[in-house]
Amino acid sequence: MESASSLWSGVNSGIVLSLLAVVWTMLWQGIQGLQLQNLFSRHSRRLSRRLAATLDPYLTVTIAEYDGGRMRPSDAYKEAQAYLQRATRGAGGGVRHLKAEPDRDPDRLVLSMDDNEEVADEFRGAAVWWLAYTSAPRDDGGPGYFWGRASRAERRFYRLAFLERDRDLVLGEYLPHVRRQGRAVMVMNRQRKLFTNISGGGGWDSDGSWSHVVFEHPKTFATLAMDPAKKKEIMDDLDAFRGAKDYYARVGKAWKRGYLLYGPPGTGKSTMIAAMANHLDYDVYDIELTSVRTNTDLRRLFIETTSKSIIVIEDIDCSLDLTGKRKKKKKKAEEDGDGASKDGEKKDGAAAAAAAKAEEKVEEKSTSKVTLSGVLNFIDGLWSACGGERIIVFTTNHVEKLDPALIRRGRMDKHIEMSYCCFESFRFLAKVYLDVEAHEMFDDVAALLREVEMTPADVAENLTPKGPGEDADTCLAALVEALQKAKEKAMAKKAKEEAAAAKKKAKRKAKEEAAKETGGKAAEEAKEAGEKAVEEAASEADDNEEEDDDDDE
Ligand SMILES: Nc1ncnc2c1ncn2[C@@H]1O[C@H](COP(=O)(O)OP(=O)(O)OP(=O)(O)O)[C@@H](O)[C@H]1O
Ligand SMILES: [Mg+2]
Repeated sequence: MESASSLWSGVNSGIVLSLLAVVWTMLWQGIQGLQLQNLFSRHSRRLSRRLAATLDPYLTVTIAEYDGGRMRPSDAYKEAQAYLQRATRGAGGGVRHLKAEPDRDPDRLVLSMDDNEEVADEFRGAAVWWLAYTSAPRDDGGPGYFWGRASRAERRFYRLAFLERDRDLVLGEYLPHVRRQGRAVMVMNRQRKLFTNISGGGGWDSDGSWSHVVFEHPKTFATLAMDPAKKKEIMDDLDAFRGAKDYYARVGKAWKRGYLLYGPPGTGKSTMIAAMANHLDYDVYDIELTSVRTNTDLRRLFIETTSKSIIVIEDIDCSLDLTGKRKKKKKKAEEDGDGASKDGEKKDGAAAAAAAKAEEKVEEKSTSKVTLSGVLNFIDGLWSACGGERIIVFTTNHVEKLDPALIRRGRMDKHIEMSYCCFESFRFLAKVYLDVEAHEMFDDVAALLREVEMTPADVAENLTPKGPGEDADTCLAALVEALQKAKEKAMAKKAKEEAAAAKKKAKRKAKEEAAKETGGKAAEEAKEAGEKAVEEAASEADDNEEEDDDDDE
């Protein structure tokens, strides 16, 4: 038989349960009402979620910016971030604290929720809540710490909360929907970026990583002067690379291609990189090798690059002591007192500029421990395959100085020489800069360009109107004058060189003659001495003979 107390407790629990059911129904309706009518503020929504959670437990999914041991931001995080940018549009989706980044449209900003902000979303009748938060950097010295950003920087997360009863809908359909939508937003908002591994402070980057600005270089192949056939070949090569994902997979090669651009300063190597990036619509990662401390840092930088990008190392010969062998060579060249300055007139300016560049970097270089093998690994080691769809470009003024291992095909697949301005390039520049296709001065320019070498940079500078009174006539006249001056300078230098050579020759001849003369005199003296000796010997012999005759007698 049940005791009174147990009966009472049974009645009690029945009442409590009924009450709870009523309260729950009221609360739930209230919560739904609150959400539907969106009457309450962010705080009331948070409260309603917490109340709902006590009665119908909610589940959470956390998306970390760097998950597990990964070295790159997770795609899911970036997609969620982009999706939430959309969710915070308009009035900010009820979010009070927003982060703003520049938009494609210069008048607008892309808004996203700030840390510790919460935004509610709704998917086919299911209510979900997103929370953004950051955790302090982990300084545990573990492998993650060694590898980079993931542990050394603040760790950012999104947490998605939803009711247990919506579990299948959220996990099976809502999250894939978020990723798809996020990707679409990313494509829509995409601004190409120019990354650098140099921090704003100018020293070692704080976390040895990339910082970026929006890539806005206006140069395209349409405004790049070079041999049209060569230009077409490069553009076709780039197009073929972009569409060759399956080919690279089929032949088992990493989806990357190396370009070596070489030529004197001012022939358009950097300009070509900008044109390539604009043609392919890729980001650019400009690596300043002298700011990379070790091979490990170089590898990490590489891993943090994204696909659809051009990775650039400018002036590779100045940035790196490629081998011990090269170092010795350089030293020997210095000892011998020779070098680029011996290269004659046409390379004079180029050599001086390149030497200045090299000198600038000498100080920094001594602090960098990046080696040739580090760079080779970076280009085609195991890690180079991660990410895919990347172009690596090296530029140099002195291709002959580079270690053959660095530029062999497979590493630098395409070698492109950027050269002095020919008449075709000049005509192209005249059209671009002055909108002139034919002019009476073209013949003069053509004749002069056959005799002197001028870089496209110098030609372009002369063709740029400097003031309101300047037009095609004045610019072309300025170019002809500059070419004539260059020609005179070249002729003066040639005459000087010829005079020096003639002087040297005359000196050598005089020396030879002097030597001959000295040799001849010595021979004569020797001859005379010889003759004298013979005479003396003969007279002695005669004396002896006479003496013998006397004795016989
Ligand atoms: N082939 C070209 N077509 C059009 N403009 C050019 C060309 N080459 C050079 N220029 C112009 O000259 C300037 C300098 O060129 P750029 O910086 O590309 O030379 P570079 O070869 O990279 O020189 P360096 O070896 O010193 O880095 C650019 O501003 C560009 O506008
Ligand atoms: Mg350059």
